[in-house]
Amino acid sequence: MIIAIDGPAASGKGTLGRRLAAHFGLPHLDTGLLYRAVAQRLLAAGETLDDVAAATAAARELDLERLDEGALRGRAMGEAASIVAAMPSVREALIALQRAFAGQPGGAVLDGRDIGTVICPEADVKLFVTASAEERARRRWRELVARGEPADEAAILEDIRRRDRRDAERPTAPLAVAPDAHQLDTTRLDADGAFAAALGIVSAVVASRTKS
Ligand SMILES: Nc1ncnc2c1ncn2[C@@H]1O[C@H](COP(=O)(O)OP(=O)(O)OP(=O)(O)O)[C@@H](O)[C@H]1O
Ligand SMILES: Nc1ccn([C@@H]2O[C@H](COP(=O)(O)O)[C@@H](O)[C@H]2O)c(=O)n1
Repeated sequence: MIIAIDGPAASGKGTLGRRLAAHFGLPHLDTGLLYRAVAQRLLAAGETLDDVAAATAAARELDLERLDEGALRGRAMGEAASIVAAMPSVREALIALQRAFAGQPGGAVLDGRDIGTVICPEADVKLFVTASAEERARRRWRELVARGEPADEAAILEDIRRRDRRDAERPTAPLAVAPDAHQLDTTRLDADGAFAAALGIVSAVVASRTKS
């Protein structure tokens, strides 16, 4: 079974992806890490984020086994990732890797912005997870504070709005709801409530397939 989860920044895609993957015994890929890793490689090599050739070369060299999630998290890398993610050749270079992950025997859970629309249009279940921008900023602020990092909620909200705009307005693989996606607004749900709602959707799809 392939579960595709898309949605805007800090909507809880990764949290749901991890929990659904654990529940169904599937591997999980947070595809945002790929774009973050491309941006990190560019910056580490002293390149600028608008260098399409260098970004594409970095994307072609990515190795899923060598992604260091700890080093890729953080506000600055999210912003940088959204710049390289708007480059069609970078996206193209990352398609095969994501599809190979999704094609593992038994399936997988992938979360990102274009999983249900571009990477796995044939996914068994598609979730589009949202929450208000204010709630998402609050969640990210809480996360940073819990990690002992300095955080300004207003600046985080501004970042989130800018990143959402860039992701939704780019011409290639923009953040968009697939026509057959189930939308889940988690603004008023805690993490357990969001997981229960998502599990309900996935379980209903699985049950309907088993019957037919
Ligand atoms: N329903 C929820 N209620 C409250 N907090 C939540 C909920 N879901 C996730 N969180 C928390 O919100 C933060 C963002 O969640 P998460 O990292 O899963 O979002 P994301 O959509 O994967 O983010 P990104 O776009 O950066 O990859 C995390 O600190 C997570 O623990
Ligand atoms: N499938 C995807 C996943 C991510 N992006 C871009 O990467 C940025 C960082 O992603 P996070 O999920 O880690 O926040 C994001 O803002 C997108 O620009 C993407 O384009 N497609």
